[in-house]
Amino acid sequence: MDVVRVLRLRPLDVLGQTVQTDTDFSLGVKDVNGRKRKEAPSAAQLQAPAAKRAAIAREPSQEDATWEDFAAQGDTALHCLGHKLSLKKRDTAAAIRDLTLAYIKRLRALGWHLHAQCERLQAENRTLESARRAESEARTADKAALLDKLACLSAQTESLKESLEAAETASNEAISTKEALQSKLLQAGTTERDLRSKCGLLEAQATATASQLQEVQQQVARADELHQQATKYCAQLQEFNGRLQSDSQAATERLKTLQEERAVSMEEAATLRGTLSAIQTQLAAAQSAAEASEAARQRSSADAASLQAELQQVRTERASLAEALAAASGELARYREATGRSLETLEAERSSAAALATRSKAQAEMNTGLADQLAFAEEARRVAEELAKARLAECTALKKRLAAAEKAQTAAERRAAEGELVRRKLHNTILTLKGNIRVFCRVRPVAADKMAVETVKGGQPVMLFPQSGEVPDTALELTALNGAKSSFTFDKVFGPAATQAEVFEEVSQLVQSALDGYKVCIFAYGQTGSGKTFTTLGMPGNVGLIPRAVEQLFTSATSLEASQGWTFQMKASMLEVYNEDIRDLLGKGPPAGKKHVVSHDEKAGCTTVSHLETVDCKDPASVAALLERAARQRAVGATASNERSSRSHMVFTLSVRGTRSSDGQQLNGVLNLIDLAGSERLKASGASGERLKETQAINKSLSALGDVITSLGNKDATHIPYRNSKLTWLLQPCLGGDAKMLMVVNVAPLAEAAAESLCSLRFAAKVNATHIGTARRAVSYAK
Ligand SMILES: Nc1ncnc2c1ncn2[C@@H]1O[C@H](COP(=O)(O)OP(=O)(O)OP(=O)(O)O)[C@@H](O)[C@H]1O
Repeated sequence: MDVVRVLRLRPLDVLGQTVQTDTDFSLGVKDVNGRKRKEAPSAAQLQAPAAKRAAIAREPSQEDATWEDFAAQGDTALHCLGHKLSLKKRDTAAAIRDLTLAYIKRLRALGWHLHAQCERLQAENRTLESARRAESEARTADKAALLDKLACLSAQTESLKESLEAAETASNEAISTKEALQSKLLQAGTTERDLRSKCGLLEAQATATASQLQEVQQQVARADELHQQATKYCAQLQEFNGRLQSDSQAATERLKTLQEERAVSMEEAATLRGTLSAIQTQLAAAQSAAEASEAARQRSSADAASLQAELQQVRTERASLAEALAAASGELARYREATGRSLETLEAERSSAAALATRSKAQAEMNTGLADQLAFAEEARRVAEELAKARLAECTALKKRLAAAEKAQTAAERRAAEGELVRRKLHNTILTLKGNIRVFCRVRPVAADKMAVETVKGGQPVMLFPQSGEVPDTALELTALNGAKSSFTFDKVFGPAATQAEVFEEVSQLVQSALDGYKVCIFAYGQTGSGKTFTTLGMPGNVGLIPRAVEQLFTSATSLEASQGWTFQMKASMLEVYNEDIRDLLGKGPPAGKKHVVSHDEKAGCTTVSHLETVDCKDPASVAALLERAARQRAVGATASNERSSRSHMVFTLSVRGTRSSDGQQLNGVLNLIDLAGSERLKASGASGERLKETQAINKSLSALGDVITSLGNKDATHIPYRNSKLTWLLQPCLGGDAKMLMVVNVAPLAEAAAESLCSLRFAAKVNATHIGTARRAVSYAK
């Protein structure tokens, strides 16, 4: 009776990423002897509607326990991941299955939980990022608008200030002009008043002078009258004097006559003495009258002279008065003229003052307007400043929010990274559970531009890629020429359209393990022309696994050197195993008559091939140069009838030695990438002679490889037949429990290649069914 242990992990669609391919858990069947064999998928599995299966793969059902249920029981992610199944020999299969299923449920719940967390974090991250971007854009726009507004307001304020200053200057000038004019006006008013008072005085003077003049004229008239009277009097006096003189002369003559007569009269004097005395008395009276007349004449003359002098004086006075009058009149005229001019100036100044007053008023109004505008501008500036302050505060708040968002983003990223770490651990745990051998299948296109697979009789495609309900891209169905169908499930199936990058993405984690101190072996298996060399080496512009792996290792090493103080040393060697002989693809090979000998130092954990060239590699370019060198060497070894790439196994080895200075930790990883020789069967190859020998050697080494892998999966095996071929002997340390292995089985979707493809797929399925123990890192510490 067979005791059947069924261990199938449903794909943990935990993070919606490519882990599904690694999470498939193949069916392991053990018979009573404990030997494991592959169980074919059940009919129900294959017939389950694809949609339903896909739905199962995507999300948990309601019956499934959630991680919160486990967490409520005190379970933690790390505890869950680090949990080891404690299976006891006496455990029944059902118990083991229940235990395993329970653990798988926990893992699945953890996976969903992490997936949900990751999605939430990513969504949060996206929201935060978009919010941050929107805020940053809004902030930038606001800032720009504010700056524009501020610049505009500043310009306005500046122009307003300038116009205000100009207006103020103009206003000040106007005010000073006005003040000057006002003072001039005041002066002019004072002058006018002075002039008016002077005019009044002059007019009064003129009036007084005129009245004086009139008086003088009257006096002159009187004096003229007096003069005329005096002249008349003088004339009368002169007439009287003349008469007196004629009287005197007549008197003298008379005297004479009288004297004569006196004589006569003396005679008669005597007689006449009496007469004489009378006459003398008369004469004395006449003489006193004459004297009185003379005195009167003299007085009249003196009067006339004084009148004359007075007249002269009056005349002089009148002349001086006339002069004074003329001067006063001239002055008056001048004053009048000046007053007239002043009045004109006054008028002009009055009108200019009025104009200035109007201008000043307008200016004042303008000033008021400008002041209003300035006040408005000031207010606007204040508002703008307040707005700017508010915006600044908003900016600061936004910055804070941005910083918080960035912090949250960093935290989210960190959590995502932690999640990724957990996912990787989970992934590694699953790999550990599954064992360290994985199998990928790659179907090449019919031609570079033809992705459709060929069909066999009845139009049935040679290969179909059913989307399994468990994990997509893991199933392959091959239809042989006779219509027989065979189904296979691998860790990953790449269709004809899969790119080199997509294939490498699945392999990259395994490659990374070499840097972590693991021994890694990647085989490309398949019949001639199935795409092994394309997968491992690729072609210029579309490189394969080796160049991509080297690039990744160097990039990661550089990052670890920079961040964690590691130093890495990488050495590469390339050889081919042809007809069970090793040939160095980089060096000259062993001396004549000698062969390359493989030896293993189990203590040191290293393998050496005698006379093999090992090259220090500093960068991916140096490895690319090595690959070119190897390709040239391989071409030299090829002949028209013997294509070496098909007939030999090519082994590329990159040893990675890492040292951490801080604690002296050393890691010794190895990455082997092997392009195996074509796997076609001897019978099908129809080879003979040398080709038959080659084919036999290839088949021997390939079957030895299969045997080693099968033995490794057999816990009860006491011997692993490494020595059965050069290839397995060479790769011994990299095969088995300590190492991580990947086999990429290459198949061509051609109808004529269906039989060979079936063989390759069966070989790969056998490898896939093998469970190899946990890989170990080669870690040591410097003494
Ligand atoms: N995935 C692919 N996409 C495009 N072309 C491919 C792919 N796989 C293989 N080819 C092409 O198919 C041809 C055969 O491929 P390749 O030489 O890699 O096969 P092989 O298995 O290495 O053969 P051999 O055993 O003779 O070395 C080549 O021209 C290669 O470019």
